[in-house]
Amino acid sequence: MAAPDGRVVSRPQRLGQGSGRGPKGRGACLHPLDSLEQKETQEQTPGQLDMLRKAQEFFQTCDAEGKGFIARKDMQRLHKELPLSLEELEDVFDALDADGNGYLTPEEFTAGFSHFFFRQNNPSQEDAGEQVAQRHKEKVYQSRGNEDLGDMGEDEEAQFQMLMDRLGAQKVLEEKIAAYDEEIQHLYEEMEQQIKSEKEQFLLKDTERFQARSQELEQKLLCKEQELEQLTQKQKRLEGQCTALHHDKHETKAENTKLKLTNQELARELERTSWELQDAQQQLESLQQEACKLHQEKEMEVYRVTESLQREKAGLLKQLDFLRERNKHLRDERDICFQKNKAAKANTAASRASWKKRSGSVIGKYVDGRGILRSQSEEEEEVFSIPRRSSLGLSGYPLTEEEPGTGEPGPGGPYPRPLRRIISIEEDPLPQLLDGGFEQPLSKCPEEEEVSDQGAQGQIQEAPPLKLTPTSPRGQPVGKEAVCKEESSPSAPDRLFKIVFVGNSAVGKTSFLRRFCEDRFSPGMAATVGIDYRVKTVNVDDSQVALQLWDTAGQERYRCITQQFFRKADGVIVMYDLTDKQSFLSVRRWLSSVEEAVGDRVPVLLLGNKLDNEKEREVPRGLGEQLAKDNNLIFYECSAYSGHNTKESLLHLARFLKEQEDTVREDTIQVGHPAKKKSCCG
Ligand SMILES: Nc1nc2c(ncn2[C@@H]2O[C@H](COP(=O)(O)OP(=O)(O)OP(=O)(O)O)[C@@H](O)[C@H]2O)c(=O)[nH]1
Ligand SMILES: [Ca+2]
Ligand SMILES: [Mg+2]
Repeated sequence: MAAPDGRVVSRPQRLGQGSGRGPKGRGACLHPLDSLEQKETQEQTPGQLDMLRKAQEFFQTCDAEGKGFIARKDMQRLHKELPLSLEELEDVFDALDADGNGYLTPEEFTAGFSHFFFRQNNPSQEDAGEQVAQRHKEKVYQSRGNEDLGDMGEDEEAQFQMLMDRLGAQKVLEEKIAAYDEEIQHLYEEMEQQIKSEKEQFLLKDTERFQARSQELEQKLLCKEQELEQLTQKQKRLEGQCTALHHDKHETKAENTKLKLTNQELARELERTSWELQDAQQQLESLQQEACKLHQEKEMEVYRVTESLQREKAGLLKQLDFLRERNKHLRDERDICFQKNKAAKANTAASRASWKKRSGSVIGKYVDGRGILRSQSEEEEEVFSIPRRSSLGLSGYPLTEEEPGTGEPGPGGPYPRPLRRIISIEEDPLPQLLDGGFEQPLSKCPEEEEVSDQGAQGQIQEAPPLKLTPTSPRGQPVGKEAVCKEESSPSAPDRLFKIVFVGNSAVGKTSFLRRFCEDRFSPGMAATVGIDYRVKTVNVDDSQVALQLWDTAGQERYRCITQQFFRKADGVIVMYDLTDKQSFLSVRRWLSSVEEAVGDRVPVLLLGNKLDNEKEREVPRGLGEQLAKDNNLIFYECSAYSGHNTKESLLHLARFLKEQEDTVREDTIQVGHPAKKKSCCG
């Protein structure tokens, strides 16, 4: 390769370029170089080496195509460059082609050169190519003079140079070298240019990259700055909020303190109020208990009063019986007197006149001019013109009782009219008894002794028939029916309920009560006049309940009296006769008059009586049930005649009343929970 200074060092690669193309191939090409090196290391002198190198360079000049060998043609091409004719060149070629195969290998070339060169130095060492060299010498060197040849031994290089010059190769070589140099220069320049441009490009790229990077960084910086700005604003805002919150906190703290104080105050107040409330509750409780006690006391008083009344009634009945007895006695006396007078009348007219003067007896005013006793019934007829016979109950003693069916006045004598009065459910019937102490044992009252003996048995204490049976041949006086003794019940009743009995006339109210109280049925009862009552103690769930049963008159004219009794009633019984459609139709009217008086606060028991008389039934059971359901009533079908459902129905009502009262009591104890009316038919 040519160094920048223009010196040709070596071109070994050129030797290999023609591998495979020459007759000996690659091995033939490399061999000269190897041998050259071997020679260099073995015996070659520097001058010889230099010459070899130059020979090689010359070889390469000839082998322009780099085939690794020189053909005859290649040699002929040198004709233009070398000052040799074609023939001369042919001769040189032939001389060098030692094996005569038409190709000059580098070895042959170099060897030929060496031979030529060294033969000149040592003429004794002539070989087979001597002729060729000789010819060549003659033709080439003869023209240059013999003096030049003598110098070769002294300076090999100079000799070679001379040879080359003679051959004209020097010029070619120089030209080649110059061309190489130029080429190299050119390459250098190109390279430099390239390096420069690359450098520039690199710089440009670098600058661009740098610029892009810096722009990017600037962008980022801007972003960061904006972010920072935002953050700063945010911080400012937060600081502001913080300040506000701080301020708020202070305010809240102050408020909190105030609220705490208020809270404490309120707590104290609450405590005080709760204490007051507790006090009030205690007071209320005690008041309620007191009220309850008062209520019970009142009830018991009412019961006692009723009881006393009953006793009085019993006493009066006894008096009545006594009076009847006396009356009978008087009648007997009168009869005797009459008989006597009759006998005397037959004897003397004067004695007849004397009888007329004795007629003004105690019961005289009840005897009419014809000597017939005027019955109370007759008086009633005058007042009310009732078709049915009447009994008075407590509303008065009947002045007479008709014999059933006869319609004639009974033998019972006239009774004192002052006994006749109507007792209100509200009035105090016997204040004198209360004043005088009704606690007085009944045994002290001779007429009541037997009454007090009556004992009650079982759940419902039945009143056995009075020992002091009425003397009236017309059966029991109505007043007596009301005597239903509960005095000697095992324990005093816990509570008392007033029950008012209503319904059309003749539905069987009185009969029902009689069945209930006495377990008896008397056909052909007299219609009730005004009002009557009975007291019966029944056992309801282990407590004694006294029932004050008010028997009202169903007849239209007593309605106004009946109405007054509803107000104090705890319960009402509405009765219809299931064999009488009209009595059922009147039930609604009875219900509305009850509601008119007391609203819906009292429970009502609806009774369909005369169930025993199924043949004549006019009111189907379903109708009664429906009516009861519609009006929230307790409903029973019963029979005073057979006693069916008499006790059951009244016990149902009594239990209901008791439970209702219990609920009311419980509710009143629990403040703020008003009592509700219970459903009856549940
Ligand atoms: N078959 C039958 N007859 C009865 C029954 N209950 C009452 N009676 C008869 O019906 C009639 C009227 O009976 P009372 O008990 O006087 O009727 P009341 O409802 O009291 O009538 P007033 O007092 O006028 O309102 C009497 O003749 C009784 O014998 C019963 O259950 N069955
Ligand atoms: Ca050859
Ligand atoms: Mg009656």
